[in-house]
Amino acid sequence: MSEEKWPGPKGLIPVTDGREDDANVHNRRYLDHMLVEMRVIDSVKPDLHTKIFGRTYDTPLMMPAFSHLNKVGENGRMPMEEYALAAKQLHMLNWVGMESDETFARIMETGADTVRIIKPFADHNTILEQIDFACDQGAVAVGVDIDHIAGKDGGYDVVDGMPLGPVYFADLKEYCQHSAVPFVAKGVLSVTDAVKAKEAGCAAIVVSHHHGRIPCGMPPAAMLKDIKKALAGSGVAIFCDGGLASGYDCYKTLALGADAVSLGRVILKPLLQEGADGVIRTVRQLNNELSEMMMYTCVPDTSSFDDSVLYEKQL
Ligand SMILES: Cc1cc2nc3c(=O)[nH]c(=O)nc-3n(C[C@H](O)[C@H](O)[C@H](O)COP(=O)(O)O)c2cc1C
Repeated sequence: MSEEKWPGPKGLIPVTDGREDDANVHNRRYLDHMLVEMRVIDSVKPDLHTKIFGRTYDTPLMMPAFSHLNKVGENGRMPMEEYALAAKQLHMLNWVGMESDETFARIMETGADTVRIIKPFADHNTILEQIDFACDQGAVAVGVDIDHIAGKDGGYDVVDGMPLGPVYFADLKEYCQHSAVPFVAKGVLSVTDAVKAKEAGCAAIVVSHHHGRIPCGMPPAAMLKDIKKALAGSGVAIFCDGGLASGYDCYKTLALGADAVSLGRVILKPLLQEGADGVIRTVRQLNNELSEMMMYTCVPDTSSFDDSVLYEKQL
């Protein structure tokens, strides 16, 4: 696999090594093996507007929860502010990952509707404080990336000197009750966790393995059908990410059951090279590809996806 798709300096930005235990490899393979039948009679140019957390956005594509992109560009802005500006201009939902309250406040100043994802810190007070800060700043939703627990040494991970820890069901329940805005469990890759997140009171889950944190992980999109069935009628929104590199990948993930999808490394290179302009160009391209595929399959709007158009090619 070419590094072109997963750009960035090794160490800072995860780069797939192409080994069989790298979940990114299986993810790519799964998406590539999903083929689509054609339904063009009665098809029209689709409407991409999508309701997320009760607000209507121009697309079901969302910005990623990125972190650690702190290098300020010549214009004085950090990459996380740049893609927030792109989100605002494209009228799409913005997400951010681990960052200080100060950085989060700067991102909110862009005016982009933003979801804050907080690390599963061992110190739960930090989580509660960051939830409160996000709510005060006007975040649309908050959440925890529950899949970032294990480190490579077999213990709890430590990020920027901050120890991470377990997220028990009772913790998740507390965060949901504590938050003044909808709470999201990011990093669900099983029906078991999806049901626990629902029972804890989460308003949404992100079906994801966080760019392949878990070795040998199932492709997130492959888990969607079962998770959707398990959460049917609950009102819990199901989002998904994982190696979406084109609007066609986004289409397949939406057809498989995601209510909206998160972009990730597909915007990293244009973001780091060109800032907001590069992100805007990339997202427009992805929206066009999504729209094209919806036209080929007679899907008039984002609430009308149908997985019966998909066929899994023999692996
Ligand atoms: C540089 C970088 C930083 C990230 N930081 C976070 C983070 O702080 N919190 C989080 O939940 N996910 C974080 N992620 C994971 C993304 O939100 C997303 O789940 C992941 O990249 C999967 O999408 P992709 O395969 O399309 O890249 C980060 C990803 C990258 C590439």
